[in-house]
Amino acid sequence: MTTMPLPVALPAWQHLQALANEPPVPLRERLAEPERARRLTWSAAGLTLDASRQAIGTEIERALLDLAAQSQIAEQREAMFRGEAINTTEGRPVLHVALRGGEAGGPWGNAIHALVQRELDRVCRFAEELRAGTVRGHAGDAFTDVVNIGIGGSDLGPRMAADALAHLASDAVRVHYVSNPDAWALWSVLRGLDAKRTLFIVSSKTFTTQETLTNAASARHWLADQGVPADAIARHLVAITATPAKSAELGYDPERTFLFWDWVGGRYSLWSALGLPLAIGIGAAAFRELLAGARAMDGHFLHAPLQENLPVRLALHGVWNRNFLRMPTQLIACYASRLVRFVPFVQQMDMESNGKRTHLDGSEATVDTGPIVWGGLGIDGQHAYFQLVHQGRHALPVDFIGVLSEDTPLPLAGAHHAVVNLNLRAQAQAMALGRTLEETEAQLLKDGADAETAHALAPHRQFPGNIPSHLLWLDRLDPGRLGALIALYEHKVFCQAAIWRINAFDQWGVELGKTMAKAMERAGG
Ligand SMILES: O=P(O)(O)OC[C@H]1O[C@](O)(CO)[C@@H](O)[C@@H]1O
Repeated sequence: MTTMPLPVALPAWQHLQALANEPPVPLRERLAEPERARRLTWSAAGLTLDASRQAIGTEIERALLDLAAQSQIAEQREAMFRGEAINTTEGRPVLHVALRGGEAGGPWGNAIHALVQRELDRVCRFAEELRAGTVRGHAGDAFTDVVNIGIGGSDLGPRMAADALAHLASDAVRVHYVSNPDAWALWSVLRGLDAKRTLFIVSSKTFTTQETLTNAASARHWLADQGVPADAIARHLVAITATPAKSAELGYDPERTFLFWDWVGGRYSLWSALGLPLAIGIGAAAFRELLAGARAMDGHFLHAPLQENLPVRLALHGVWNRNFLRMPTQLIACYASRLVRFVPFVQQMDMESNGKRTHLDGSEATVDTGPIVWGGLGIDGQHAYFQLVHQGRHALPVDFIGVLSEDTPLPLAGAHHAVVNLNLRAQAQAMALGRTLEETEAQLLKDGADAETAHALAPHRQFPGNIPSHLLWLDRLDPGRLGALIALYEHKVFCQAAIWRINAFDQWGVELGKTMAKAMERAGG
């Protein structure tokens, strides 16, 4: 498949280019099409995607599906699930999908299944023992605090999921996350903790990451400083890594070392032992539900026809917006406050995967690749950067993510929920429809402005509209739906890389800065 033609050579790409050169149909017109919402809404694994506000009609849709077929998305997907070395620059398979639990018999084979199950069972057992207070510190105290030290993919996934599932968090054990090597980041967590009752998890695929090793060394000094005897420090440490020889060299007990493998990319590693801090926080059963939700999305991705395949549709609409409507960013607006860290997580997953400028065959990219992913909580965004979205001069698409049910035990939770989801719907509609100059002037007159004022103000208060969006609804914000949501974005990123003919699974772009920092350190700073 590395010999496949580049995207611009595909007939569907050229067809899409021709369609993009035609005068655009306003979203107002499109939204007036009968049955449009029904035709462009699909559900899977507790998630519903409403794509009716995308700037697509049936011809564009057909051409996008042709592009999916001509790009051999299905074949590339199967190659990934079979464990072929699709990460060609590192000569590795990409098998985070094998980590989602389930029965033997997956396309990656039973040997991998057995390896994964063994480690998953170890992780779950350890998490439960720690929660039950049977894993103890050197002086026999149950642990009350766990500090995960890791950065990038060794931090963002479990931290994001811990927030999203905060309603399940243990009262007995608090889990903290420290990524930044600035001293304050670690100190601001440690200053409230009792060393006798604190366990550090050092999460690093490579165990060479300077930031993580700096924090880990500092944590060990803190333990010693707080009176933990030198020969007992290892009882307060856990390592999670794909390079156990390195962690062992640094004194981490192999019994307290949890493994993942080089065929799991850091930003795709939440499903592996790297999920231990999350499993401690929410419990092993909920962690397994998260895996099951991702597995349900994998099944959908593998078997649903491309036309109604959620990851494929998200990817195709993204390609239309990025490559043909020339929109360089992707805004994600989450309307459930527990999804507060979802955007930073997707930002790494998408931008570190698809922020590439070289095709698989080594030639320079001939098409725009991964977008700039940004955003945050939608309601807060409305009072901050949505001004630019509505009236600024950047054309950009939006993914609105909402939750259909509310289970917060607050007397007025239902009223909160209504406000939140009403705003989500109103924003999507306002962005799609906009408001013309004439409508604005008429509205101002209706509101009592005199003719001169209405005429003067209307240009400032009109909205161009035609901002394409997805509405993505989770039935509930529970571990299963969260797992499905994450897997959906993972597979979307995969499909886009498949179309752009780039490798989503290396990250050479982060190397040069690291090398230079090391060289500067050697040269004395
Ligand atoms: O888990 P590690 O090896 O410490 O790496 C942390 C992060 O650093 C990166 O390599 C980027 O520098 C990410 O890909 C990774 O998630």
